[in-house]
Amino acid sequence: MATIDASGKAADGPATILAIGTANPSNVVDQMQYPEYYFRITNSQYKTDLMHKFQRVCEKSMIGKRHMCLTEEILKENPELCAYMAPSFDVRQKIVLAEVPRLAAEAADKAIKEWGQPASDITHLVFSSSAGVDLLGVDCRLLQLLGLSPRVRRVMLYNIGCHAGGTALRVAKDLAENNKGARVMVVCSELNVMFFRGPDDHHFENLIAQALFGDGAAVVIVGADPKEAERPIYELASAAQVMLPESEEMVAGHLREIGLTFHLGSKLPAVVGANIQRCLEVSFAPMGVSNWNDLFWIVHPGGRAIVDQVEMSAGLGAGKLAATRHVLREYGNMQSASVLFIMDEMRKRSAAEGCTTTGQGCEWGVLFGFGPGLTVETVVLHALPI
Ligand SMILES: CC(C)(COP(=O)(O)OP(=O)(O)OC[C@H]1O[C@@H](n2cnc3c(N)ncnc32)[C@H](O)[C@@H]1OP(=O)(O)O)[C@@H](O)C(=O)NCCC(=O)NCCSC(=O)/C=C/c1ccc(O)cc1
Repeated sequence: MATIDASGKAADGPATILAIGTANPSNVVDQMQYPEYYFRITNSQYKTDLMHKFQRVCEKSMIGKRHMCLTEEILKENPELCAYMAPSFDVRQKIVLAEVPRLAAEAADKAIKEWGQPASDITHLVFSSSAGVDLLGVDCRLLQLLGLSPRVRRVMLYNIGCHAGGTALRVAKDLAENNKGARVMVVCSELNVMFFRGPDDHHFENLIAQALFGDGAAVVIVGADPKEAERPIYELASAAQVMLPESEEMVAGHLREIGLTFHLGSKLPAVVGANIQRCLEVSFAPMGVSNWNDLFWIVHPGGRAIVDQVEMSAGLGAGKLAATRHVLREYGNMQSASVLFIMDEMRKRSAAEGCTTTGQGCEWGVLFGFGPGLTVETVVLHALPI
């Protein structure tokens, strides 16, 4: 294991992203065929009006496909997952405790390979998942799967919600910058297993969740003062969090013996849009940036309407949110992992398009996470030359 400077010194430079890896379950559902499948597997075909409404939402979601570890076979074997409100915590828990770390390990292997350094140089682990609360937790299980030292310093972020990709980067930045030599593995591994459930006429918000979420894991390695062999992709320039005061309980989740249930306010996209300018002004004043089209953009794709509102409120030109929309279309909303998938897509597009920086030619970029409350994480990224 790499040694953190024993003098307790801070790093000289800012935290950087040194590698990115992603993984998804192999089971894929087509969004246009999903309503028929979902109502069939949950024995709800007779609810034809509700199915048509669900079809309208799926069509408007701008999602093409989603990956889900819950296969038809698993759902048939566990009918309590397909009911609307059946006690089902134990079966959900059994699945996530195996799958959350397994998917994380797949993404971590890719990140370590890209990083090119010995895995034993990882000093810290920041692990985010809305699922997998247990002792020992999925963080310990991941260390075992990767063969990492039990001395790796762990920070577990359980059940934070969709903004947790930004939260994990914020924590990793602090760890990397305040512990000279630290190499922090950031893991976001998310499944829809805790809240998959059948439809109900009176709880349409549940159906919105059933239409949007997909499974995925993303891992980034964060460290300051890169060594010669390391290839930094972005610098983490600043990281801020705000809980919007007028939006308490706009998004809420409750974990019970029936699994996780959601409350989603229908004004959520509008509230996000109304607060974007202020978050940008606060975060970019130190850089002297005030034209939001000069930035590259990574926006948590909570749903198509949220992405539309951000684009409109910030007055963004065509294509600024192309990487965000691409990830929404290919994977749906993968909670905390989404923004890391978009970061990966952004650097790949930048290279493929022959751009001068990892931010599609821009110097500065913004990463927005949105989640329960409404909480907003704003991470300022500094792109690096390609
Ligand atoms: C793609 C949507 C769902 C639909 O597109 P649209 O352009 O708005 O279409 P419509 O306006 O025609 O709406 C379609 C139907 O859905 C209905 N609807 C539309 N939002 C609603 C609504 N929130 N209620 C209840 N009816 C509605 C709407 O009334 C309408 O009904 P109908 O006229 O009968 O077709 C779009 O509204 C959208 O992207 N909405 C934002 C979705 C959203 O809230 N995302 C947040 C994700 S949740 C989240 O972040 C999770 C956090 C979390 C929390 C805790 C944890 O532990 C972990 C995670």
